[in-house]
Amino acid sequence: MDINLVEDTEKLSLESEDKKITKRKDYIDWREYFMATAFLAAKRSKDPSYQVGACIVNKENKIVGVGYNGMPIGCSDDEFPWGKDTLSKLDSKFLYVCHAEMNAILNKNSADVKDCTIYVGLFPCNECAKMIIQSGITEVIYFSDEKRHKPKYIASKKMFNAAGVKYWQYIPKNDKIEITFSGAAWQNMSPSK
Ligand SMILES: Nc1ccn([C@H]2C[C@H](O)[C@@H](COP(=O)(O)O)O2)c(=O)n1
Ligand SMILES: [Zn+2]
Repeated sequence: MDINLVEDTEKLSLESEDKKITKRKDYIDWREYFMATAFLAAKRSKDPSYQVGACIVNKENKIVGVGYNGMPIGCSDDEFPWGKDTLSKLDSKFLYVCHAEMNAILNKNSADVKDCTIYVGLFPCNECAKMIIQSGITEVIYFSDEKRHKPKYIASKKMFNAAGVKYWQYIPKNDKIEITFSGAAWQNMSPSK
């Protein structure tokens, strides 16, 4: 057989094989991606009792701000207090910690966060609720509402209801989203290879 004909036949069969290839099915959906981003950010928190992350997303599914609870810039994580039930109120973390939502709003990489959605690990407190409303965010998707009985959190809902900010609880499809550097499908390309 003519060599060109063999090559052409091989090419054709490869092309038809290619047509059978479909997209991956086990990719994470947008909501999982944004809530997981909030959870990943929370891993940066130094707070021993609660690590909270927040992720702000615009109408085009673009992330425009991420934050986690932590001390303000210039206030050392090692020097400022992390305790709650301290003898002096001045030594309690409550006076100092910036909440995840506040940091995500202030860290925004867009002109504003109007009509955006905020994904957050813990329902926003009253102070963050005020900031969410004033910044124009219109939807809050939270993971846990475990502090719902506290006045602060009841106040948040009162404000969200009055301001027309929608809020609802995220129920994960998968309890676990794993990131394994060494197990990547393309690991042959990793720097150690
Ligand atoms: N929506 C929230 C709720 C709480 N936080 C932060 C603030 C503290 O660092 C910690 C909660 O401390 P707790 O007062 O419950 O011991 O989590 C936040 O960033 N966003
Ligand atoms: Zn807050």
